[in-house]
Amino acid sequence: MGVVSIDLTGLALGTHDVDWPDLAALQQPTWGDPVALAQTLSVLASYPPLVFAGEADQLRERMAQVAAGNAFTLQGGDCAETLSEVTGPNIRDRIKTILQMAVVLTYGAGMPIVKVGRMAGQFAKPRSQDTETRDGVTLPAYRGDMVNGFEFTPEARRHDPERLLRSYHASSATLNLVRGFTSGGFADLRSVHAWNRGFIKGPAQKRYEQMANEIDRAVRFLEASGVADAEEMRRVEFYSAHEALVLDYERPMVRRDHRTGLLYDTSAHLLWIGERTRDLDGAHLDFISRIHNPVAIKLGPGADRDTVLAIMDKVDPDRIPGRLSFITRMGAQRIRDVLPALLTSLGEEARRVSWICDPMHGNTFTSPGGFKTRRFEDVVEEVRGFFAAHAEAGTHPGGIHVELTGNDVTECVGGAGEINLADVGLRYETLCDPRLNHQQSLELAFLVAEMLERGVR
Ligand SMILES: O=C[C@H](O)[C@H](O)COP(=O)(O)O
Ligand SMILES: C=C(OP(=O)(O)O)C(=O)O
Ligand SMILES: [Mn+2]
Repeated sequence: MGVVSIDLTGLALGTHDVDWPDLAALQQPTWGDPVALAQTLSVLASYPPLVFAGEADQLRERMAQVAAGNAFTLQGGDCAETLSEVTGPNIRDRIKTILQMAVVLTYGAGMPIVKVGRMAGQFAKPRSQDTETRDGVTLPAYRGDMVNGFEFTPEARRHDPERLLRSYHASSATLNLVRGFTSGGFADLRSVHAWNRGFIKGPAQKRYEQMANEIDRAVRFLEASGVADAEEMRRVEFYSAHEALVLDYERPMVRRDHRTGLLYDTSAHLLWIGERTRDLDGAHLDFISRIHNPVAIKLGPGADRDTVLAIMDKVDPDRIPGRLSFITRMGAQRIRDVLPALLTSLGEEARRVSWICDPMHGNTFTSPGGFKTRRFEDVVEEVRGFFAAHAEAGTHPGGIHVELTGNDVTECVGGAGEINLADVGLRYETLCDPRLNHQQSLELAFLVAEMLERGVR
């Protein structure tokens, strides 16, 4: 499809026309009406970019520090954002959770933390099954609010291209508030205590309060000494990311950067390709290899050396620092067997990318009550296995990528809140995968900070 784009800024983004090759694209919607689709795509292509190419470049520089072992990235957010949950309190509490986790990690590890939200575009899901059957009725599976509705009716489950535009607007509203929070004083390091307000007071929150007291004292000392830069403390860098899954959303958002002539997907700073759509000759890897954002590829336990090298050659042939990350999601049971061997087999090549641990997607199971869930202890065990694997291979454990919410849901089992299997249904709000709640997220941050500080063998 040719991309019609308008030079809206006069500065950075201009017109171009990309002929996307006709390659197999897995997990795509089947929109019914080609005329409605064509209209939608051209509207999307005419909209302003959601991010500026220069911001994506800055994230690439930050990720280069991650790859070099000088920084750590924290990536988190919903499995599936939904249009109805794009509200001020939800966004605020997710941001607060990520800021709190980042402070815990920075303080514990003494390393810059590159903060990335799985948000402002995470509206589409790959599914294992095309359909869902309930009480003998079979309908198309829910594929995320960008594609269809969760309600189990033929009308809701129809793939509707209008949803592409609604997802754009919801992403725009989300990013707007995130930018407000992160540059308008809300994320000021002198507000560490305020980020903890409004959450239940479990053990992790209490531990956080103590740490916030220490940070307060340190900040007051720096201010009194005249060495703290008040402006620097006021703002934090925060980036957006989502899975580049629905190509009818991502392609129209591609614009050419006038500064360099290069293409960027302006729907997010960082885009990743999931485990199910990373086939070497498919449309998704082709897409991601053409854009200049920092990108990531998920790797399950079956990924071997040749596949990883082929992905590197296709997506990052020039080995540009910060360009490519691999997000491993091996499962707590497999990671210690699989990851050290993979890293070692890659030799020096393993040092040219960042390695990020997704301890969620290899550890999902169904509870007796029929809820998709995960055990907090498996999540922690996978992160431990990740650190141990990198210690063994002599590579840098570069970050974690987690599904979380600031809300006090009961979707994952365990943690200090002692959510047990029978409790999972009490407050189960995700429309796809189970997320860590606020307490579990903070608890994980404290454990990872210790791993960063002391190492894991
Ligand atoms: O987030 C990802 C899910 O694991 C993926 O969409 C698959 O889920 P399913 O097995 O319920 O379809
Ligand atoms: C679908 C996801 O992950 P994966 O591609 O690793 O299964 C996800 O991140 O929600
Ligand atoms: Mn998920």
